[in-house]
Amino acid sequence: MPARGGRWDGFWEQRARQLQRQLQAKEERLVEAETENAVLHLRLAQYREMIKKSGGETTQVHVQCGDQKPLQRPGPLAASRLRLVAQRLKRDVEVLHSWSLGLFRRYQDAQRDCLSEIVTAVQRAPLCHEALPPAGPLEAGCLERSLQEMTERYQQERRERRRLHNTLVTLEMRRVWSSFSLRKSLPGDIYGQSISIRAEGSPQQWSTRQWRRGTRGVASLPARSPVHQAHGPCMGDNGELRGSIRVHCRLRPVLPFDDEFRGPGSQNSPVSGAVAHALDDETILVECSRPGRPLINKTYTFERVYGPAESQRAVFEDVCPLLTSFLDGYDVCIMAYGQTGSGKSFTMLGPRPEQDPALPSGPHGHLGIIPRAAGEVFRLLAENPSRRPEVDVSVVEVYNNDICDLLAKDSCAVVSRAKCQVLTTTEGRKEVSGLTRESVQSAVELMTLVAAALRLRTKQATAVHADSSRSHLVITVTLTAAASSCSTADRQSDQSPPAELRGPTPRRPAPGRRPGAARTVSSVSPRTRGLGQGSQGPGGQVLSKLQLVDLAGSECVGVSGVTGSALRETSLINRSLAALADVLGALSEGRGHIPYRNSTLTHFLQDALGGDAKLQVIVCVSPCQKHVAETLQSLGFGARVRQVERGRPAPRKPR
Ligand SMILES: Nc1ncnc2c1ncn2[C@@H]1O[C@H](COP(=O)(O)OP(=O)(O)OP(=O)(O)O)[C@@H](O)[C@H]1O
Repeated sequence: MPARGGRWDGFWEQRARQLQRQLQAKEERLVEAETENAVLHLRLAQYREMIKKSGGETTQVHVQCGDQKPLQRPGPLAASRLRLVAQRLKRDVEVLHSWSLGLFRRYQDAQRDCLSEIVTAVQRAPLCHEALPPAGPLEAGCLERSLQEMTERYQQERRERRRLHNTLVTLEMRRVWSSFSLRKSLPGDIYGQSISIRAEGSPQQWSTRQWRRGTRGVASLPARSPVHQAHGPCMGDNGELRGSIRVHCRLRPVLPFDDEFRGPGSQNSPVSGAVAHALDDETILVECSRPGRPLINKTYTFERVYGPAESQRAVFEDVCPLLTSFLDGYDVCIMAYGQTGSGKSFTMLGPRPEQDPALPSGPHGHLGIIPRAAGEVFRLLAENPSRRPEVDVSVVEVYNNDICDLLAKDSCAVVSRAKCQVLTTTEGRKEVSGLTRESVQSAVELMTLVAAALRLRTKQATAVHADSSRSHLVITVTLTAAASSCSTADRQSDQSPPAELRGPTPRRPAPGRRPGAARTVSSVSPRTRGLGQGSQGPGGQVLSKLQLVDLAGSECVGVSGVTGSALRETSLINRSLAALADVLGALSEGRGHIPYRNSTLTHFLQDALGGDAKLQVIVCVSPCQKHVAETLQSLGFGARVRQVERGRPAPRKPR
């Protein structure tokens, strides 16, 4: 069978030519036969003529003889001669008759064969054409291009829809909260609907007298309220306004190292070996099969679900607005969570940046969130140089429950991986004492530091992942800048919450880092050091903090096959992730005590988890049956994080 594509046309042309040739040959043969037939007819006619003639001669002779004397009977010799001639003629006629009959039949058969071949060919032609790809590579190219254009337009429209939705939500929120603040008391109704307020982290209802301007709480709105309807996924079913933790989920593709496995539940899967599928932009489905039990499908919904084919760019585009908030003075934390080998480092950093520190200046399709964010932050800063921005960066790993400074160097400028402690400032913020902070002027400088730090990060090969990170990586970018009269958010998307949603009392400004100091080490006190994270610097300066976190992966020891010191690492990783889940669980339940101090990781990230930072969690999952238990655990974690209700994020107020 010829291959699909243009070769089909050649095949059928050739076949038609062949049939034409056969038909022509048969027609020629027919003409020949007809000619032979005509010759034989001629001969027959000649014989008939001869017989007639000889019959006439006989009669003539007979007549002549009859005139003279009674007709003499022909002599025995003549009679036998005539009989022989007649017999010969008869035989000739019979032979001729049967020959022309055979010839006619053969002609009929040939014609029938020919016709049936032509009919079959004509009937098969449309079927084959249906199986063909859209005619010709040119047409296929055109169709592909228009499909691509349509897809791009669809994506653009979708992004625009989301942006408009967010803007609408923010505007609705502003109206609600400004209404609160104007009345300085609990309003009886909003848009004609009743509304109640309860204290943050407590189910207790507040009375009108307890309500004060700027007090943070959770507003319960009736489900039919326009605010509820506009707010969509950020509101609970009971209409409560949630704190700003966004949870996205990324499903990585099946990769060559997953090949060895093909589980029972995967047999009907569209992707070989995959049991987790992105159903749409917001839903992920996991096929759970257990021996002897029917297959159960579990679905989870997140603000965004990325399928295996979604690009690094698509993931970054959704977190990019947070960088605008960072420049506007909000603390922001972007964190990747998931089991080992599920794609956290790929999502945050891209493929192996410590070996090839891909910088955001080039056309690198696989760059992760961190290098892209570095590029975006400096691009946004360059748009408003009058703010005299200063950016510094610190990189730490939380390894075996210790914080190691990956930028620290000893007095001889040799990398020292100094251990640090988390301390609480007098303002109640968390700070790491003695942490090295390098001043950076560009994204390239920032990423060069990150790449150097990544070379020091603890890694280990396991049965699940050949390049498994054994520590939680936290990159902190701190921005000190003059307050902008018009925030970037206002200029770009008008998504900044109103002043009424900000923290109760503006934090006291802490002195900023000495301008021009290329490398600084923070001391304990924020009063003297000025890393009053998210506080304002002198002269109306805004300090804000961007934390980029690549967590170590949870793992099942039985599957990863680790032993010895790696086993201890695994156990500490799992414990710290369990502590993280406990903290978020306590926050989601609104418990009075949040166990931040149960682990160095949660203590260190306390401001991002329970404070007023904007927190984005990206849950990374593997699609394979082998990892289904860890996948369900990670998705359950993501679902719990979505339940957390915190105060609205608070930007730092310039003084
Ligand atoms: N979306 C993706 N597309 C292509 N390859 C991916 C994707 N996600 C992950 N990978 C690849 O899968 C492998 C494991 O990913 P990665 O190192 O990011 O896992 P991890 O979750 O950080 O694991 P660990 O916690 O053990 O460090 C890498 O080789 C990475 O390049």
